[in-house]
Amino acid sequence: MLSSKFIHAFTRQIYHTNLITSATFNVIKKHNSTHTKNDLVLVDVNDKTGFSIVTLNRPPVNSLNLELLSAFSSVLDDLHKNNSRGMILTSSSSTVFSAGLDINELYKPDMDRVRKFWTSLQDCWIKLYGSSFPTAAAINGHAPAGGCLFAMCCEYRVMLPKYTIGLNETQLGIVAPTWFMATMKNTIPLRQAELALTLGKMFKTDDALKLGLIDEIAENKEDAIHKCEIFLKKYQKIPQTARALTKQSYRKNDIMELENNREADLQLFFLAISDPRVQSSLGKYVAFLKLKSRMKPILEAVKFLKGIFKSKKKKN
Ligand SMILES: CCCCCCCCCC/C=C/CC(=O)SCCNC(=O)CCNC(=O)[C@H](O)C(C)(C)COP(=O)(O)OP(=O)(O)OC[C@H]1O[C@@H](n2cnc3c(N)ncnc32)[C@H](O)[C@@H]1OP(=O)(O)O
Repeated sequence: MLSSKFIHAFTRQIYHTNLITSATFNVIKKHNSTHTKNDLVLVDVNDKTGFSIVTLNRPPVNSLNLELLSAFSSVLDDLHKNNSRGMILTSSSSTVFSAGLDINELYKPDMDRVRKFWTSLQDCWIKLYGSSFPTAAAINGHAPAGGCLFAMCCEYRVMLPKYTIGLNETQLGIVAPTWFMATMKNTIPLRQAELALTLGKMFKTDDALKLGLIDEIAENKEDAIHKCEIFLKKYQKIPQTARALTKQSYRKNDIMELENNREADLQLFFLAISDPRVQSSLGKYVAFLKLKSRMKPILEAVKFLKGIFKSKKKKN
């Protein structure tokens, strides 16, 4: 049974949004696209379908820092207020959907900033996972951890070949919050979710499809967006309120669990990142990522030389 508080909150959310015509909506209508502060999140509305393509745009890897999360949170508010017909979430990078949380926010954090950061992440999750409008993710690159989380919040996922997706937190020596886990449990079978979470497993596109972590594979970004549009169009024949309430009822327990325990979740997060062992793991990970990035030209040169040797061998 749905609690009356829940019904009231969500029906208010759904019915009232139909009546709102905000200033932002006018901007969207007029220019067909809006950019947030610093262009960290780009929004383009397709005139014909009414679907919004929301592009995470924080080079090089869309790591989720406070500013990107705040921008995304306000975009989600705008879509909600404007009674969006559907959202497609994607990335401006050609190889990374999102690298997840910006490790620099977690490593040796400023406590004031990290409070805002975690609260913003909670906001984004509540708004995206519980959105009244339908959502799909065009995963046009790697999607580790927080990147996977945002993709899983969407109702449909289309991914490009040869990338990886998963909640890899345990590999970093950290524990995924319970609401990250709940999102995965809502996406793939329970036992597979437990294995994936404890192993911190990253799945290649093909394996993610077999597991049900994604729904389709696309040839390229345009194809992925097209496939997401086909998915969203299916809802055009379904009464909007019935669809939204069904989605929100389905996800209600997970959302209420966080809504009712936001401060406790924040305190748990503080406790976790204050642990010297967690800080040590994060420090090593930051150093590893930096080293890997610096080694890239050398690794590419080695790959190139290997290619030359191989083709010479074939000729001989
Ligand atoms: C019971 C409940 C307890 C609750 C306790 C709570 C505890 C806290 C929970 C915290 C949850 C965290 C979830 C997360 O999202 S953590 C982030 C995990 N992300 C990753 O592991 C991804 C790391 N990145 C990569 O694997 C790769 O970068 C990539 C995404 C596959 C892309 O590879 P590519 O080769 O294209 O790019 P580079 O690796 O060369 O990276 C380019 C530059 O970007 C920097 N970088 C990469 N990822 C991040 C990141 N996540 N944050 C910050 N910076 C990142 C990298 O260092 C390079 O920078 P440089 O060129 O300046 O060195």
